[in-house]
Amino acid sequence: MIEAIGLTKRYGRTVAVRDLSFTVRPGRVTGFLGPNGAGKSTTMRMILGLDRPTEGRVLIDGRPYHELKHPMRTVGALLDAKWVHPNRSARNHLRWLARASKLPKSRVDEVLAQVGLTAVADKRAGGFSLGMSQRLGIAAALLGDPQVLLFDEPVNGLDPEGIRWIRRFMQGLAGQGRTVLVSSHLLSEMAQTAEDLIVIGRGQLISQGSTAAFIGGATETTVLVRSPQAARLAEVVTHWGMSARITDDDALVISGGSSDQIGEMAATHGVVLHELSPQQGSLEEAFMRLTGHAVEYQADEAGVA
Ligand SMILES: Nc1ncnc2c1ncn2[C@@H]1O[C@H](COP(=O)(O)OP(=O)(O)OP(=O)(O)O)[C@@H](O)[C@H]1O
Repeated sequence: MIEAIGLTKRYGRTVAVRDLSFTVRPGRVTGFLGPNGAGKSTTMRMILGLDRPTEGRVLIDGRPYHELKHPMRTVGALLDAKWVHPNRSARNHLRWLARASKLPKSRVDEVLAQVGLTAVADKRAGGFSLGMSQRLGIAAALLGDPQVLLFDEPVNGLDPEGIRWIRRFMQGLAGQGRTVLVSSHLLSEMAQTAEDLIVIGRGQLISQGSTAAFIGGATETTVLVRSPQAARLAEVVTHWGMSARITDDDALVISGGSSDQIGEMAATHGVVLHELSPQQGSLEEAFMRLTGHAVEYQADEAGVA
């Protein structure tokens, strides 16, 4: 579990993170979202003790990072996949990390197998593709078999296959009961990967909770209907207080009612339906709506920092 309590970080006059409080629960992937410059990396660095909060604190399993007895066994992180000596092999890179943290050498081959790098373990890490470098970074994060894992933009620049692999891998780690916090600005990817979201804007919390609630709360759920009697159905649902927009000859988008209600009204009025499907808003829509507001709100406060 990760708990941030009133976390604030100032760099001179810039407030990178402002009074941020959130909880990251075990057993699920939590997405950490925010526009560029929102303070995601700064927050992750504070969780890992790489940056000191100006105010507030952040705890991993109840303790600040610098008070952890076995940091590598408690928390693992992928911050920068290219952070590796280019001439060192993947295996030697991990051995070096294991030695520095007094972890058993046997973990090296275990984590190499876990991320699927066994076959290239003795190749120069400098020659690795981005996808392989990400896997090596993840292997390094897993060396101490920690319960808490942080990934900063792990899928940036990866091809669809690499993205899918990372998504499944993170979900697998969460399925083992670990706490997984992952930042990304690939929203459709996050919508598929993360069960929970923490959304920040200009260093402040905008939303925290389940991905479904975030999308549901910030976007409108509509129902797409196709019918050869679209105009007639539009009249019926409008009469009952819903709103209908005809988008095509035979298609309409209805808001203010559920698909059950619309289907029953169609049956009552003898309207033939060819399609009746609820349309959920996207994470993109929800994110733009909520972070757009945050940017405006913050602009009013410019200078307070
Ligand atoms: N070492 C630093 N010195 C001064 N300002 C900094 C420093 N690190 C970050 N900042 C500022 O703090 C704010 C938050 O930056 P941060 O990198 O944490 O955001 P981010 O959400 O990770 O952004 P991105 O998605 O672009 O990586 C930005 O305005 C940035 O310029």
